[in-house]
Amino acid sequence: MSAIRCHQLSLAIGKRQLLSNISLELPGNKLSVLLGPSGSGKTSFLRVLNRLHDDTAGARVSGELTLSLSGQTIHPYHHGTDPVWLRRRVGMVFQHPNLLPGSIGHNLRLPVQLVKNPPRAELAQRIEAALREAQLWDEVCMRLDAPAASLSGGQQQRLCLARALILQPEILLLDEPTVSLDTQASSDIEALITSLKCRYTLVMVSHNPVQAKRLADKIIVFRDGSLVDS
Ligand SMILES: Nc1ncnc2c1ncn2[C@@H]1O[C@H](COP(=O)(O)OP(=O)(O)OP(=O)(O)O)[C@@H](O)[C@H]1O
Repeated sequence: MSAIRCHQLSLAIGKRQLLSNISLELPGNKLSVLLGPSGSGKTSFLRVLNRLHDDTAGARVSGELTLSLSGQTIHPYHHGTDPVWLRRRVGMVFQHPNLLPGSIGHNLRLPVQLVKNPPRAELAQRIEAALREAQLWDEVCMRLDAPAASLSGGQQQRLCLARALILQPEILLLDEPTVSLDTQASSDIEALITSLKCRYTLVMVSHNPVQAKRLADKIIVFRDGSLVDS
């Protein structure tokens, strides 16, 4: 079943056309990889999926986009769709770990507390579950109060993943999550991503065709803001 459908989806910022007439379907509970040269529109496409251009001056999205979320068909750009709700259901992990200043625990507590303020026991349970899912629990369970900045690059990226997972998304957008990592940390993240795809719909940007072939259930190729192949 398709989790993401677009028909003639376009994005312009000011006079610049970043995406032109993208029509595609991405399957649920699979990993779709977006490939293409630098500047071809891969990140722009990811950002359109959870309305991250809402605050960009001059940004205009046109065409149709529907997401299958919570058993419903959601139109992200319809007036009734709350972008905050949308971004909880469609989480994102960026190229470089973008952690909050403060402790490992703080990075996980804050997003949950912004949504609701659960009792301490529930919060602790959710933190442990997210860290286990991101395969980081064993490494950090004894030092949740340590600064997040004290983690290695690969651990920081897994903490970003845990921070996205703790909000219980259905779709996860991954923007080159291994780009800043060494070979071992990259292969740890790849294994983790593979383990997540049975529970989440994953859409990942990559520069690396070998990585895409290794991991992807579906490969989408962008060039100059258009689709080459799907
Ligand atoms: N806010 C913006 N305003 C104007 N142009 C932008 C904006 N953001 C991105 N662009 C341009 O849109 C084009 C596509 O950028 P995008 O980041 O989507 O490409 P990409 O394929 O993800 O590239 P990379 O692989 O290098 O990350 C680029 O030419 C970029 O300079």
